[in-house]
Parts: sequence; structure tokens; C-alpha cells
Amino acid sequence: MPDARPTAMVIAIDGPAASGKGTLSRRLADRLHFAHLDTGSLYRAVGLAVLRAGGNPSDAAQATEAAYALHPETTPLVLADPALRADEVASAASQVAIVPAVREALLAFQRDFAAYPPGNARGAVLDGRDIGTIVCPDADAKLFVTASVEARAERRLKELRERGVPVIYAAVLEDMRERDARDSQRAVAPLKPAADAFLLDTSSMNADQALDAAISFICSKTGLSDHCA
Ligand SMILES: Nc1ncnc2c1ncn2[C@@H]1O[C@H](COP(=O)(O)OP(=O)(O)OP(=O)(O)O)[C@@H](O)[C@H]1O
Ligand SMILES: Nc1ccn([C@@H]2O[C@H](COP(=O)(O)O)[C@@H](O)[C@H]2O)c(=O)n1
Repeated sequence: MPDARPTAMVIAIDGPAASGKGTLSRRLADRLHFAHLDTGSLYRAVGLAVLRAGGNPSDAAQATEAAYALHPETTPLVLADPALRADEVASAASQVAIVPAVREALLAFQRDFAAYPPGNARGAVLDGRDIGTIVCPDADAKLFVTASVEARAERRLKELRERGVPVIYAAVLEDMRERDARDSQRAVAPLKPAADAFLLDTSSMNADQALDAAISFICSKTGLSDHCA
């Protein structure tokens, strides 16, 4: 029997590491009562699985096997693993993300989430690198969240130090530049704004200002009126 639910509204949020897209997406989903999927966690889960097996995230066969081992029923549990937030896992994620078969393996889960958001939500916010371009090209509203690489490195430094991780600014900045280059220069689904994305530079905005700007764009673009004021 076909699903009788009305078509879910989809908000696509893309941007580089530590631009604030995750924070923004979570707050948007709360405000609009939408479901939220941090698609970076899927790539992190694949990278972490390869690392835990003692493998090499740059090895396409190992990465592909780990991606196909993720099953929709167990994925929510896998995505809750705090180990996903480690820096070496972020780096492994960006290595497995280069492999086209890994991206293909993760596509159906993301599209299903957008089409049938869990909890019967009337919409979904997905954040990542290729949501507006590849995963949900027909999204109702698309945002590309950026900030200068220095601002992003400062934010990540603060976050890591608050978690008690001993890091120095230069290393975080270098890591960020490396990940930006790998994400934006890969052949398949590179990090880039969709042609119809709203560009939101948060370099000199706090999280509240970024949320206000995003809400104002989404409401004017989609005609949503509740939760917009
Ligand atoms: N507008 C903002 N101003 C200052 N700090 C912010 C802002 N938005 C988010 N942050 C902080 O910056 C850090 C990175 O934000 P967040 O995790 O949302 O980025 P992200 O783009 O999802 O990163 P990643 O892709 O690496 O997961 C967090 O510590 C967050 O609290
Ligand atoms: N749609 C996406 C999301 C993420 N990636 C890759 O995963 C890495 C980790 O993502 P975070 O958002 O958690 O930082 C990221 O550097 C990308 O390489 C992706 O390719 N597509």
C-alpha cells in the first residue's frame, strides 16, 4: 500500500567543517519540529568502522565494505556513538567519502530519511556537503553555510578544548585546510553550493544571528508561516 503521508518538506544545509551547519540544522529542526539528519555522521561511521577493523580509510574496497555493512535498522544506534566525534575519525570520514561506491551505499538511507522523516515529522533538515546538489536536489530550501577558515579553526579549537582535548591552533587550522581541500576537490559530489542555495557567511555572526537569518530565508522561500516569527 502506498504511503499516505503528505510530501515532507526538505531543508538542505551544506557547508565546510565547523561552519556551524550542524548547530544551525539542529536548532532549525527544533524550531520547525522537523527531523534532523547529520549526514557527516554516516561518513564518520564508515571511517570509524574501518579504523576499528585496523584498516586503511583510503582503501576503496575496505571503505565500501564498511559502508554496505551499515543497515537502516541499526544505523541510528551507530550514529549515537560518541567516538564518531574524534578528529582522526573526521579525517577518516573525508577519506572514505572520496570513494564513489561509499557515497552510493549511503544515498538511499539519506533520501529515505528526507522522504519519510522519523517520528512522523512533517519535514526534515539534512546537513552535509552534497545535500542540495546530489542527495536532495529538489529540496524546498537550500542553504550553504560558510565562515572564514580562521573563524572555523577558532571555533573547533574552542570546542575541542572544552572537551578537554589538548590541541594547538596551528594544527587545527592545518587540519581544517586539508579537509576543505579533500572535500572540495574530490571528483564525485564535491563540497560546493547548489546554484539555488542561499549563502550564509557566519564569520561574524553568533549562532542566534545565523538562526534568524536562516529562518527568515526559509520562511520567505517556502511560505512556511508557523514557527517563523
Ligand atoms: N555562528 C557561530 N558562531 C560561533 N560559534 C559557532 C557558531 N555556530 C556554531 N558554532 C560553534 O562552532 C563549532 C562548530 O559548529 P558545528 O559543529 O555546528 O559545525 P559543523 O559545520 O556542523 O562542523 P562539522 O562539519 O565539522 O561537523 C561548535 O563548537 C559550535 O558550537
Ligand atoms: N554529505 C556529506 C557529509 C559528510 N561528508 C564527509 O564526511 C566528513 C565528516 O563530515 P562532518 O560534517 O561530520 O564534518 C566530511 O569532511 C566529508 O568528507 C561528505 O562527503 N558528504
